[in-house]
Amino acid sequence: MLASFGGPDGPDDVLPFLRNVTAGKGIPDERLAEVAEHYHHFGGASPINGQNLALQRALVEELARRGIDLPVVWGNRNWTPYTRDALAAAHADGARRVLALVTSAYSSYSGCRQYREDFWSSLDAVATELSDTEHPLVVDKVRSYFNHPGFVAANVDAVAEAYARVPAGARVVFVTHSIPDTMEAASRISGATYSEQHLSVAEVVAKAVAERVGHPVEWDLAYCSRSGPPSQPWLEPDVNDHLEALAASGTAAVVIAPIGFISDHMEVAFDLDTEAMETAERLGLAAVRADTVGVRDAFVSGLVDLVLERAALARGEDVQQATVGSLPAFRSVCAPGCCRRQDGVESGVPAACSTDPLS
Ligand SMILES: CC1=C(CCC(=O)O)c2cc3nc(cc4[nH]c(cc5[nH]c(cc1n2)c(C)c5CCC(=O)O)c(CCC(=O)O)c4C)C(CCC(=O)O)=C3C
Ligand SMILES: [Fe+2]
Repeated sequence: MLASFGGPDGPDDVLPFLRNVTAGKGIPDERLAEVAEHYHHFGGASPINGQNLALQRALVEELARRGIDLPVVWGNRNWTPYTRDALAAAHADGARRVLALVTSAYSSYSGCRQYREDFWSSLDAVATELSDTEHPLVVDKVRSYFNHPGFVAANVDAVAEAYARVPAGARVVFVTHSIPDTMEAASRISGATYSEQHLSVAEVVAKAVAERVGHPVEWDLAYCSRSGPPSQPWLEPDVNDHLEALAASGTAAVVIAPIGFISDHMEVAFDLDTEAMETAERLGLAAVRADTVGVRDAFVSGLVDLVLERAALARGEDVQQATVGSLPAFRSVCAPGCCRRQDGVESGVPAACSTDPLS
């Protein structure tokens, strides 16, 4: 099951979608109105659904190419097709065990536990529908794959291609989605915080690109898409502020590399391609945005490797978990307390793929 965020398919979907995403999250109304405008700017439809369909198709093709007979369903947390419908369809098709592949490469509440909570509540919904007292399927999860060779290799190619299109001496500005400082702190339990996971990827990618171009490549990590009230600290610097600082200190060219996103969804289309590009233009900075990994062969093939790795682990086999960089492979069965929204605060909401669903 390709498990994703979901996004509106047309103007009428925008507000109900945003209400799904922000239910109980304390996002100010002004921010909601602003984000609704981002969607309406693109005709009310998010690019994310088409991209997930393309990824689903690419996974099906790669599995077929390897002679593996495995159906792939697609389910979202926040919009149709919903996870519960994907699981119900898989169940009706005879599946009793589903392996989830989340479209988020990094581990934090937003990219890990929030998906696992959705799996659990969706399993509850399928059970209710079937009048079962227990979950009629098991959902397992592929580990966070930010440090898997396939994801990293596809990012190296994308950044090297972009680097070839900017004036010499460009800096690489790696970008990811900002999260609240409290969520960052709570992500440490997986072995390294959300920002440390990105720094590890950025370091490996920058080094590989430097080898290809034959000289050192300077780089930084910046953040986009902050929401929440101004009083709440989120990871910084914001990419626009960072471009200002770089221009002020004499940088003339940048590659903006969105390593935090696996495809060109709204944060990339609006926050980077529209907003950050305008900032760069205003500052006279030459800027090129590197591709997201999308359906690049190295990425898709790496995802299938991860699926096979998880299946081998489930069979109790001794598997080599491939990684790049200094961090170890993250767990595919989460430890108690993994990736809470905030340290020390239990959600009271059970989550799948954990040794303690209620922790
Ligand atoms: C870390 C992270 C990822 C990357 C990992 C992953 O990919 O999962 C991500 C992805 C995405 N976020 C998305 C959209 C939104 N995220 C919001 C709000 C929030 N995101 C957060 C974090 C993340 N979000 C957080 C901490 C909030 C505050 C609310 C809360 O504490 O939960 C809001 C509310 C309005 C706003 O304030 O922006 C929207 C509309 C879309 C769909 C885009 C499309 O339609 O193409 C995608 C892929
Ligand atoms: Fe988000």
